[in-house]
Amino acid sequence: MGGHLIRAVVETEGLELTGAVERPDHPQIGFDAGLVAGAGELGVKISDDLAATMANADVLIDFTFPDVTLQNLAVCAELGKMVVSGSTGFTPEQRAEAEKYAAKIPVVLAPNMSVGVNACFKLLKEAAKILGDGFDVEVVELHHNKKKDSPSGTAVRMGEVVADALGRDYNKVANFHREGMCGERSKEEIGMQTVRGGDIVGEHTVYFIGMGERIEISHRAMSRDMFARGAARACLWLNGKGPGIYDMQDVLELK
Ligand SMILES: NC(=O)C1=CN([C@@H]2O[C@H](COP(=O)(O)OP(=O)(O)OC[C@H]3O[C@@H](n4cnc5c(N)ncnc54)[C@H](OP(=O)(O)O)[C@@H]3O)[C@@H](O)[C@H]2O)C=CC1
Ligand SMILES: O=C(O)C1=N[C@H](C(=O)O)C[C@H](O)C1
Repeated sequence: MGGHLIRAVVETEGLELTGAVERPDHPQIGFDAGLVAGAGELGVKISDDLAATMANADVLIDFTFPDVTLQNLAVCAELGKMVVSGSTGFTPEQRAEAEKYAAKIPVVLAPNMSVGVNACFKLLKEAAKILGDGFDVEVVELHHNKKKDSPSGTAVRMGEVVADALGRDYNKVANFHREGMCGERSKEEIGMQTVRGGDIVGEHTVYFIGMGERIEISHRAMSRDMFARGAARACLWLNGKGPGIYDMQDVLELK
């Protein structure tokens, strides 16, 4: 996502790229971030020092992994800088730690920055409320073969939205695995299925399966650019906000 984010920042009026950070010992440290991202030379060198980089910045955009995001949040909380993070795969404990940092600084933390997926979250809530307990719910997501977390953060959020709307606890009803003589499907469970392969950007479908009919709410991402544009939009939205943890639902005023 790094390259997409750099290009989105450069293309967004009101934003300026002041730095770019990679992990220590990354071979591209010291390279021009714009050249690496295919955005033309920007005179911004890739650094391995987040604190020094943030000295000239108002907001960090972080698309990494939960343990790295928590380290980045610690640095930004210390410096009083805002954060937009799209990282996924947080455990409940890691999420609680992120919220602790967000008590000091404004943070947007969202598993999916696309307008379409955020609209789907609302549609799913409505669908679940209308359909109630008479429909079996299954969530299926497809992603590229480089993705490290499963199920995707978006699929987890979809499962949570539906479980909440049905008065169920996602952590109790999510079923990630069926194999062998595992018995009939329970009425409450929400199946969470994952497909990985090739260059699939990201696809999510929630099935509401009833007797004699089926509803499918699907989203297909066709490019990673729109995730980056969503992150850029979140940066602009954060300006002037107080400390706290926000979501794309806040940014898009969908709450
Ligand atoms: N919210 C949303 O809309 C979206 C969220 N995502 C999420 O964003 C995250 C990243 O995805 P993606 O870009 O595909 O993954 P990648 O593995 O391609 O990118 C992660 C990057 O973080 C770098 N990194 C690792 N450690 C550090 C560190 N200490 N400091 C700085 N950089 C570091 C990695 O470097 P290296 O490879 O050299 O280790 C890598 O370049 C995932 O959690 C994914 O699920 C993705 C798309 C959309
Ligand atoms: O890793 C990805 O690629 C994506 N991750 C996010 C997730 O886990 O939900 C969002 C998007 O689907 C792409």
